[in-house]
Amino acid sequence: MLILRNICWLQRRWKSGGKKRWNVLQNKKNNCDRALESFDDFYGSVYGGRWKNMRAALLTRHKYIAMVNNFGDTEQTCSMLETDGAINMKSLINLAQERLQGTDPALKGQGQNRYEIDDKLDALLRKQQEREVASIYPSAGEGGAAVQMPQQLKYDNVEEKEESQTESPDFKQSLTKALEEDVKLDEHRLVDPQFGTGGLYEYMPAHSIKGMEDWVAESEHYKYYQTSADFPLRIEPETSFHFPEHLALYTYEMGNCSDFKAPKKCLTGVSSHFLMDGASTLPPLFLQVQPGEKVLDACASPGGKSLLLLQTLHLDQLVCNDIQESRLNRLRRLMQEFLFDYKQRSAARHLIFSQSDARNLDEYEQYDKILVDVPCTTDRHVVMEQDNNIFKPSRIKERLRIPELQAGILTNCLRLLRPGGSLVYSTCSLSPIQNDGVVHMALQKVFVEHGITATIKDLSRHTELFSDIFKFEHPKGLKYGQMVIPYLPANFGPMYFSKITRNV
Ligand SMILES: C[S@@+](CC[C@H](N)C(=O)[O-])C[C@H]1O[C@@H](n2cnc3c(N)ncnc32)[C@H](O)[C@@H]1O
Repeated sequence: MLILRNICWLQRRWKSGGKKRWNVLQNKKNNCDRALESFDDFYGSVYGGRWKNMRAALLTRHKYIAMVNNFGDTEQTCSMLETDGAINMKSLINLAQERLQGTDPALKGQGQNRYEIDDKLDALLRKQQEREVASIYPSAGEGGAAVQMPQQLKYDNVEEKEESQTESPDFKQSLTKALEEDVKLDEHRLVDPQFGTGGLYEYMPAHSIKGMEDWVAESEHYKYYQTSADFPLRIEPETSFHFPEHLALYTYEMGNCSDFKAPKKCLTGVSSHFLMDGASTLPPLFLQVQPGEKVLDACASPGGKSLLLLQTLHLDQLVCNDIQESRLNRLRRLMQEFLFDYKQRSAARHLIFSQSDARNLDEYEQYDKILVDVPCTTDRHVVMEQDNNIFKPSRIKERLRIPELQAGILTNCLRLLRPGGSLVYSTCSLSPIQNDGVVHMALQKVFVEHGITATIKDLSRHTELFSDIFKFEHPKGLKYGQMVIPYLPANFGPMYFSKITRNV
């Protein structure tokens, strides 16, 4: 605990520099302190003993994945990333698929065991290392055994690589500790009945707490959202999941915190790859966009998820919407940086930019798929960055109204879907209110006000495929979605996502 506390302390001092030290000396609270205090109160009560590991991960630099730009020098970029030891996510998913087939009672005997899969992963990594040695020292030939390998290439397996990370001893200790404690907690997991079975899934709008915001404690505040619910609800397993054929996402294996090289300029003038939090790839991936579909990204800026949708090469039309002009301009710049046919695409209306409040969009029943990546408390940002921090005292009302804004956006997006169409709702918050709570509120509202019913798609069987890459929250703690939780050995997220299909 002491080590973890020291890490948090050092990380935050390092981030916020001299100003923070002065604040600390004066014993003054800054926005990050406020955010942490609020999370300690609220998430401590939701996640119990597991919160301290999530907290440590939130306060530590997060992990990226690299998305290869299909409009650049794709093959060179892939080999550059592989040479550096990164693994194509698709290979990891194929391995997981083989493993799951081996353990699924229905398919027992047809698959392979965990050790065989681990051997395959080792072989995959070794092959990539050999390829790099061969590219640096061509005379060494396949294997290059007699050559002195560069430091970065020495590792033959994950444990050795972890040992040699450049992170501080404190970081390594806390990483090991996180792994050990997580195993213990997984074994003795207690699902809080309040969150596990219903309780906080029932809310009322924030105007009912008007005037009380300043004195109601964070965890107390949310009790005021509770109300009764009555709407037809169907939850059914998602039948299939296909990783898009043309999409190349690269990651380092769990426990490996290596950095990716910065993007390069390709021959076509665009950037070679885009770095993003790996968990952000899941909402657009689970949208499962099909060729010819019309898609809306309702809260699109700065644009990482929109870019991923375009990299699948599946879309007929993508509408990128955001309420803020400056952020929409940022998204335009991103698209110009990555799409060599940006101008033609926009002129042909395959890519459309729209600046609206997503609650007011009125192209009802027009979209096959919608990504609803709403504004939220951005939990990782608010504990690390003072600027643009929603925990600034003057923004308290705005913060407490976030669930209402999210529910308004999601409700309207359900109306924008054609019957039979699907959306993925997502946040980068650990708050059950902003996650399952908002899904519940929106399903109720859209039924009561517009007679629309929907089906929740249970993605848990498919998120299993990603469990070598991400740490997922136990599905029992969630009712309508899945969530990647911050975890030191795989420090992605948080990212909650729920897939909803509008009933015909
Ligand atoms: C979490 S960010 C979206 C991140 C983006 N999907 C990505 O992957 O880069 C939320 C965005 O929603 C926008 N936003 C906030 N309120 C909105 C509203 N009422 N309608 C549409 N966009 C909104 C914000 O300007 C912000 O850019």
